[in-house]
Amino acid sequence: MDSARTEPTNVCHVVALPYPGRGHINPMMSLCKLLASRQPEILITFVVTEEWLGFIGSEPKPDNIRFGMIPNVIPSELGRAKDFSGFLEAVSTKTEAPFEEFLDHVEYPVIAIVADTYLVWVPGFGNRRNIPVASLWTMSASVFSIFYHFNLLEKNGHFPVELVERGHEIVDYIPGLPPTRLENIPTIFHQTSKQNLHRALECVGEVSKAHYLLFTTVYELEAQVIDTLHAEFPFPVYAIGPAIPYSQVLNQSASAASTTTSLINSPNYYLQWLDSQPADSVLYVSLGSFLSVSSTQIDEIVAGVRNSGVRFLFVARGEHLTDLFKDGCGPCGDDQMVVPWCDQLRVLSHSSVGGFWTHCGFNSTLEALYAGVPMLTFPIFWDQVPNSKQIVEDWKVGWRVKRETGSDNLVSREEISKLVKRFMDSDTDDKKEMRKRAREIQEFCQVAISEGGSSETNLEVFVNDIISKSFSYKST
Ligand SMILES: O=c1ccn([C@@H]2O[C@H](COP(=O)(O)OP(=O)(O)O[C@H]3O[C@H](CO)[C@@H](O)[C@H](O)[C@H]3O)[C@@H](O)[C@H]2O)c(=O)[nH]1
Repeated sequence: MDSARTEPTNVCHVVALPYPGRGHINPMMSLCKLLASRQPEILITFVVTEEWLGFIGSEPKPDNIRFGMIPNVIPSELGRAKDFSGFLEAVSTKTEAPFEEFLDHVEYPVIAIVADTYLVWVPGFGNRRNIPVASLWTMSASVFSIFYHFNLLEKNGHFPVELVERGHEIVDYIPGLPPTRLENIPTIFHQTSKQNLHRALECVGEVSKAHYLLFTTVYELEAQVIDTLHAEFPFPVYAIGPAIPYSQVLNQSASAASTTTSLINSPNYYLQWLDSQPADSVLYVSLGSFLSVSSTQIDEIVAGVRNSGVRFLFVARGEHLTDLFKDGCGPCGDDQMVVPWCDQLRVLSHSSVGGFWTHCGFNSTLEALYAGVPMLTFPIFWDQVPNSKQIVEDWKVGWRVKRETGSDNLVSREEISKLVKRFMDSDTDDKKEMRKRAREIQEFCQVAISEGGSSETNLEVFVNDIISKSFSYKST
């Protein structure tokens, strides 16, 4: 534990336990930073595996957040996509014992555990140890509601179901959820193996043993769903999002990184490259941080984007993608940039970026909404398909790359090239309308995090609640 820090005297010690994956660790850390900045007497111990500590241990964080570590009891992050079920199973069954051991040795009593909902054992553990648990759901509230109301799918004859024949049937009975086609519910409902589905349902079921349910979404994005969940749970349900690192972006100007070093040697060279591009002209392409699409489809995407003639910033991760960009990372001519990884929120917030090709991970979705950037959606699995539906049909800030949701059909380079060109043409009425909607949503995301806004208020109430309960607990 990196405890050589100035620690608050009147310690309200919160332990944060993220699910070990980038799309879960990032929003948990964003939430912790918000909590830590709100109350200096809060001390947060952010517990990760040794491997994850190696990945994130040097990232900047406030003094009242410190890392705690458990051994590498789960398969390595590098290659976890090869056996997703095995990974989920190991996280569910192997992390409790080392965490308990860790907790037995922390120096301050713990007033609350904030844990990812996918850590199935935590609510029961909290009850046994008499520690309140806040369950953090890092996907959309709508996806939570679909899992939570799984019995309604069964009752309406929509589970199990043959998608090819019935994918276009409408699901209009999940409380608060706008009507959605069956093919747009999370992909694990359609998979032949039901192991992951059972695990996910178990995780959502365990939430009833928690004391709070926190969403990384913004209330105004999914108000009806959140209202109905609010009415169904006996404890507080708070949307505190977007749980993304917006304060870091607000606090640093994009090109402040380096103005004197040569472009490629600067850590944020791609931001400087963006500075030299016309407003709204660049398509940012990221195919996701975890699961990838087939090599053949990647070939088509890269060729299609290149042939479109549109300026782009491409995140090339994974062997196949890296091979396709033979010249390696860096600028390719004046109007193309390839990077191995980037500060995504800062990229999306840059005025030169006018579109985002996304796999629809929920953090990426929130980041694009916050930055007001229209999206081309290319979902791969789990919640990404319903996220794409929300982006395109409910919020109207994006277009689908595949016309057939969830189909395995290859999208050709010709189709992609045409689509990308049309999508990045800011003169069309469609694009103007989408930009307008994107700006409206951007505005209400910003209102939500401003003083008196929904997320800001929810955070305040949540923090005060856990602190006041800890005092009443200490005094009894
Ligand atoms: O070059 C990059 C690429 C990504 N990111 C960040 O990595 C995170 C990726 O998160 P997300 O967009 O949610 O994608 P995944 O990592 O694929 O997220 C997993 O977790 C999400 C939240 O539970 C789910 O919505 C997804 O389906 C699941 O795959 C985001 O914060 C990005 O800003 C970067 O900072 N730089």
